[in-house]
Amino acid sequence: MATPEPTLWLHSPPGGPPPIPLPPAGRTLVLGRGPLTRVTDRKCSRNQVEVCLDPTSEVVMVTQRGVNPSTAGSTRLSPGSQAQLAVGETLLLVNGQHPLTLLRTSEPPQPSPPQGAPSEPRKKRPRGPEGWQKLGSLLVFTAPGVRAQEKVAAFDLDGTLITTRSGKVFPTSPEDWRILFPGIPKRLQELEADGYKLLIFTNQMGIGRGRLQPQVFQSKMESVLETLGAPFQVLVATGSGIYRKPATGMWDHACEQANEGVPVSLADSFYVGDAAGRPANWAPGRKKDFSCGDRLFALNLGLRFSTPEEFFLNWTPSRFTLPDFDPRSLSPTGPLCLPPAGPLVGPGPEIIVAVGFPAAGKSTFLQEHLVAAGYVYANRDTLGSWQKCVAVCAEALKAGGRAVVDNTNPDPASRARYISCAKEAGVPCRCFHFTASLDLARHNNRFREMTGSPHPAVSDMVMFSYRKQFVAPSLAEGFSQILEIPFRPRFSNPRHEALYRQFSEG
Ligand SMILES: Nc1ncnc2c1ncn2[C@@H]1O[C@H](COP(=O)(O)OP(=O)(O)OP(=O)(O)O)[C@@H](O)[C@H]1O
Repeated sequence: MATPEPTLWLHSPPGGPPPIPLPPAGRTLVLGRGPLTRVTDRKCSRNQVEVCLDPTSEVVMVTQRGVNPSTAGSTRLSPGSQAQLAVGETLLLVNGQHPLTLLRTSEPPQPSPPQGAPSEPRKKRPRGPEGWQKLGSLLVFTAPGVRAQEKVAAFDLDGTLITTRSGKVFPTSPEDWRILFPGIPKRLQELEADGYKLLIFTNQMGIGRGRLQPQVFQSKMESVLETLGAPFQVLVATGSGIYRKPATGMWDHACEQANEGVPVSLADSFYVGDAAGRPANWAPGRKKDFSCGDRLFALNLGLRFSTPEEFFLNWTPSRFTLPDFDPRSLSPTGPLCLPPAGPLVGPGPEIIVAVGFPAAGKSTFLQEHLVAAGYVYANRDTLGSWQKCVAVCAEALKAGGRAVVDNTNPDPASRARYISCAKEAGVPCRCFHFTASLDLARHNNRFREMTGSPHPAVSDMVMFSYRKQFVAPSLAEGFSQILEIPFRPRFSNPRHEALYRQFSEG
């Protein structure tokens, strides 16, 4: 017998309605208060959200129609707004409640027993496996005895629960650790007894870079947990994508995939970490925090945050500073270029040379404004060399067209090749200078990586080398005009905007 085609289902935790199948692509499913969802909450409209599988992109879009907020995955919606819902993600129908998780199966997922059913005990969504699980660049450890809870007590590991025995910044061996403060195990055990789920979120880039054997880290982690004497679930980001704090992928996984379908209350949960942006001498003789990553992780999530000293020793909150670059404050409004009169598209044949950091937004802008207007596109990453870029430009001019060169072109030497090419053809050469700062470009680079772009991530070394080589373009080089292009954030997808507006670097 042929296996039935996999179908998408919205699956609710135990006590909820039977699984709800999504209609075929292009057809809209209306969800809200009513028998289908068994939601009786008056805050939930009868037409709270519309869910539709896009026939071309195969993406499930959720549109909020009700007044009170729905949440698709990690995106909080507002009336009329939309977000994607990926397989494995949860739609919270209203006010963070009434979860429905999108699953793809060929059989309907097992329906949950009705609430209060007398014959069967209340079953939760199957518990995840105990022990270690590897999910791409995420490692998850679930200790025996970990239970799903609505409130979460979450901790960073190094510098928060443990420190080095040697007193060095980095451990000198797998045994080089001790519990940071003597009272920590007792406090954790009390939290567990008080109904908190205990979580650790730790960045361990060394694993992804091959400097730390996963097995060595795992066995150290298990020894630490044994000493702490409380059941923890541990999430480990071994690489640099969406899971690396301050990005919130580990939290999303813990709440949406690893809590047996029980929704987590942000308001009743908290996070403790030592990367808190405290300046030198925040307490007598204390060094400046190496980063602000833990505080930003909590800030991105809207979680209460404390440092280990504040939480375990009751010290008064210390001073701190957030990074200068704040993705929440980038303005989407303003002129496309400076001077505003441009023009972006020239009146006749020409070459336009881009200048700007990697990930400054050059390709996005040039594709939208110039390539769409008929400019031939030359890019070293795709063509392989600057000589080929020059050849593509010369060819375009020969055919009476115009060309745009999308490279970083940091110095006069890299730009001169195109200026001479234009001169030889007797046409002007203009420069578009993308003025995004180093911090903004690094943020875009992280964003590009987190949104699964095929563009390879750019290393910090490449970013710094651009900064070192950079010489501001000038008319004296032979340009007929230099336009500045300020970065204006724009999004077609609210989910991307929510991700973009989060701090991505500690
Ligand atoms: N106006 C914008 N608003 C929001 N995000 C943007 C905008 N422009 C670019 N981005 C995002 O920033 C990232 C980098 O953009 P893009 O690839 O266009 O930069 P680039 O300067 O061409 O990079 P490279 O030189 O490395 O090729 C991408 O993820 C892109 O989606």
